[in-house]
Amino acid sequence: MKALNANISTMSEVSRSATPQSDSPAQAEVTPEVCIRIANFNAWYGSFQAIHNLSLDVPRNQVTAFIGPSGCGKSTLLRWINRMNDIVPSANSRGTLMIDELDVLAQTTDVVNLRRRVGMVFQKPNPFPKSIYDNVAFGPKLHLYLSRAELDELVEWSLRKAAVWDEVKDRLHAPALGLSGGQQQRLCIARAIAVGPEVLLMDEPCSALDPASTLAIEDLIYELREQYTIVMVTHNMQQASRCSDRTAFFFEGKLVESGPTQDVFTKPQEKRTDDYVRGRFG
Ligand SMILES: Nc1ncnc2c1ncn2[C@@H]1O[C@H](COP(=O)(O)OP(=O)(O)OP(=O)(O)O)[C@@H](O)[C@H]1O
Repeated sequence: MKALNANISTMSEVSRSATPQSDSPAQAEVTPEVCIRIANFNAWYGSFQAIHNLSLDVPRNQVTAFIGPSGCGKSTLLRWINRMNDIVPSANSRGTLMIDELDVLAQTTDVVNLRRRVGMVFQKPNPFPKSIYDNVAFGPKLHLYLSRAELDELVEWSLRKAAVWDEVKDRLHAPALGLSGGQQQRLCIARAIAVGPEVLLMDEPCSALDPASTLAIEDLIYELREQYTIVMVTHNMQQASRCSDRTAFFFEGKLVESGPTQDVFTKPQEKRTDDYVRGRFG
């Protein structure tokens, strides 16, 4: 537990010095440290090419939003970052996809270890049919050798981090499926961070939630970026502008442009981006 938290705080300190804190000219020149490097990346389902020669650097400890019309390849790219597409028999890819020094696509990459480093939160909250406590303890029990007291501490730490502790602390052994949708999604975030990932992938994490729960998750996403690199797929332009630092706009399997969210929304370089963020299509 201590080692886990020590790693997390070290990562956070490294990133704070690397991440621009304002738009002032002096600080705007600081180049954020790259966490995920994607270069000349192509992906297929059978003979259908879903992603074409895509290159993108995802900075550490920032929220990067993937936006674009339905079918443009956002989820496909997201799911290659932790090799979720391995379970799709027709899925194939070629190119470079690195998380720090780890070659994600290499045959020799240990996928279990990769998924520990790269957690995922899905569109619909998907807690296990177990207790709240057991949902969060599940991953640590598999990956970490902790005493009962350490496990209790980690479960509490994760639930606090995911901003759901106060709501569940008196019913930790109640079924997770008895929670509201918004609470379930925060529980899923707690479950994802309990194993100490560096990266969190979120595939439309608020699309099944009511407006109040959506705002709670957006606040949480914005806070979590201090410790995690977050990549989020969203169809909600307001959400992208509210809680992402950078935005990448995809169209028909290609990256049209990416940059600071404010720039992509207020002074996009490409007409297609402008049309999309203004709701003219998609
Ligand atoms: N398992 C699959 N088998 C075959 N084709 C697929 C599969 N998953 C996705 N595709 C196709 O790949 C393309 C990209 O899909 P993807 O889900 O990545 O798009 P998306 O931008 O995330 O869309 P949405 O916003 O609707 O979720 C689409 O044409 C889709 O039909």
